[in-house]
Amino acid sequence: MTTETREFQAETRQLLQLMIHSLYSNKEIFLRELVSNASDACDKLRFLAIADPALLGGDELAVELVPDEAAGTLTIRDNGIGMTREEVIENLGTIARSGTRKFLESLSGDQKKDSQLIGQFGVGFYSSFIVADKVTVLTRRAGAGEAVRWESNGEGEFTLEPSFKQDRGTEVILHLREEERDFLQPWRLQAIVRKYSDHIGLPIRLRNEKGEAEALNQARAFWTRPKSELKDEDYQHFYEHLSHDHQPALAWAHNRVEGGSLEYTSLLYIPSHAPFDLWDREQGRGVQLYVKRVFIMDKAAELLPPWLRFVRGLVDTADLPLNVSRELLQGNRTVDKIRAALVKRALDMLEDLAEKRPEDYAKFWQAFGVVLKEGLVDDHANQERIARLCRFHSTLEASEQKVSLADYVARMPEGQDKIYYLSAESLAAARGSPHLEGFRKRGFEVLLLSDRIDEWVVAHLTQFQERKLESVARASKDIESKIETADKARHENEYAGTLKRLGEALQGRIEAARLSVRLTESPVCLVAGEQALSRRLEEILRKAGEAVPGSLPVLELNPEHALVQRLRDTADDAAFADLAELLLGQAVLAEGGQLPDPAGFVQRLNRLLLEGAAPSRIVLG
Ligand SMILES: Nc1ncnc2c1ncn2[C@@H]1O[C@H](COP(=O)(O)OP(=O)(O)OP(=O)(O)O)[C@@H](O)[C@H]1O
Repeated sequence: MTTETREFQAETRQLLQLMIHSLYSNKEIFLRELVSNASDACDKLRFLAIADPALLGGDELAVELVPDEAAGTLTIRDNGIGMTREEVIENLGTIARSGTRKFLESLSGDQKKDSQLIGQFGVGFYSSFIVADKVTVLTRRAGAGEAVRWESNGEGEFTLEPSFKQDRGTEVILHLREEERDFLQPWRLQAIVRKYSDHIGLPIRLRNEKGEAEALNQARAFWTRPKSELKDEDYQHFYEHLSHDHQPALAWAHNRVEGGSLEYTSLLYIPSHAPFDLWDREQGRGVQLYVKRVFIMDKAAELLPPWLRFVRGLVDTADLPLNVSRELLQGNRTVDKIRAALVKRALDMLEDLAEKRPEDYAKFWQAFGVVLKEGLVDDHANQERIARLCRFHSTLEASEQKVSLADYVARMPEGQDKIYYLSAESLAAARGSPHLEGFRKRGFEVLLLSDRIDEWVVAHLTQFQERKLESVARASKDIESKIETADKARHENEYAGTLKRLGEALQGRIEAARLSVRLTESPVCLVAGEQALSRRLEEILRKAGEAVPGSLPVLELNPEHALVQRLRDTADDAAFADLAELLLGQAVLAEGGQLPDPAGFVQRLNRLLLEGAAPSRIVLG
């Protein structure tokens, strides 16, 4: 027989070092990881056996723990799918699993937290080395004749050799370190299995020296148990098993639907924090799908829309065939009905959380709010419910996103009939925007939007509770009538000539110049024409490489500002043009924009500064 020695891939080696030397505070988790792998292997076999029943034979699928006091070994044995030689190499050795690096990057140095990360990133098997100084894996793939034996002391190399195994499946033999022999005690094993693995749907047994087997768990699929029997901590344990997330879920919903046109059980969870790939809309999402208790697939994307991709959980239905494939899920009417029902359940769950536990809801919003907002754009039928769940910054609440549209509407003062918002590059830019001045003065709250998705949100969500949403950065007769001042007529008279000159001086760069009612402190601002795209949306589209029609902005002047008055009183055309350029430039800068000619702007600014400092002594040139 040929024994081959191979090296672990570098990152795997690093990980092993870490396991062995630092993760000793929570050693027992190795058993949870290995039992979970064994149970997954049985699920996989059960699934393959749908198409090829011969694979399963007559055996009952089960996991067994076999302590051997004399040899000092603990064996975790399953009659699941097993592995081929290639699979052994790929899964237990040389190839960097994408999770490994991310795991290493996420380590905090805090042992307790770090040990909780194991499993979340798919590094479960290696946790064997926390308690073992040598691990032997003997495995035979279902349907294959030959078995493989893998062995390592976790130090840098592993060996592989062909072997014999009577039955299909995998045995992981842990040669326990001297000081870890405690894990051979039946009571200890039983306690750990009860703690972490009780919800696993297949039997986990302890086989003693005399060959007798004792059941350690309930062996009933968790979600088939009646709600009344399940405690919060049971749900949390199951969540951990299902999601590999070791932080508790924020909320869950467990429902059974029977007797109607559909028959299914669903168990949905809201996690408390975002996974690293949340931003990717295409990344595997969705819940697990079971058909009559048989595991069919993970991440069945068809069962939840992309804007609910943070939801974890499962659906078990009797209404789909066992051999259903991903392709068959698409456009399937049963699936569509289940998805619509799950969306409702998820919204119910979020509404309940928002109402009863606002602090937890705030955590949810912080982690997943931007994703949920995609629903406003994607799902017209549920738009009103989703809008109710949204939380925003506003001029009254600028530190945290916690203003709901309902709160906003409820405190609208007399005379306000629209929901005002300002959309900007960043929260800081929104907060400091000159556009807000007049609204602040009038006591009108303005929502401050700075997430990228927000421009699409306001393009789709045009009203809430019959109040229109309106941008404060847009020319609007309505806004003018709301915040206009008593001096309007006088100002229009005084500035008629200035506005005309300004339009000429800045020709081709602004659509028009006009007096502003929204400014009280700043001299100028830019607004979008009444019919144009919003200025920020134009910017986003341009950056994305879209051809944008390119409408010109309207320059608004604050007639009460000294610089604007100075402009009005400047007779000299060249000086007027200089000042006009400066005002346009600062309006662009104030909204976080970029100047086409920054050097020219600086020169003009310097001229003006020097002129202001000592007008009589400086000769401008
Ligand atoms: N008992 C087993 N039977 C068959 N395959 C196994 C068994 N244990 C592990 N494997 C294979 O080895 C792979 C790596 O296992 P490991 O525990 O390191 O990560 P994982 O199970 O993929 O991730 P996680 O621990 O997050 O579930 C598994 O995905 C599986 O393909």
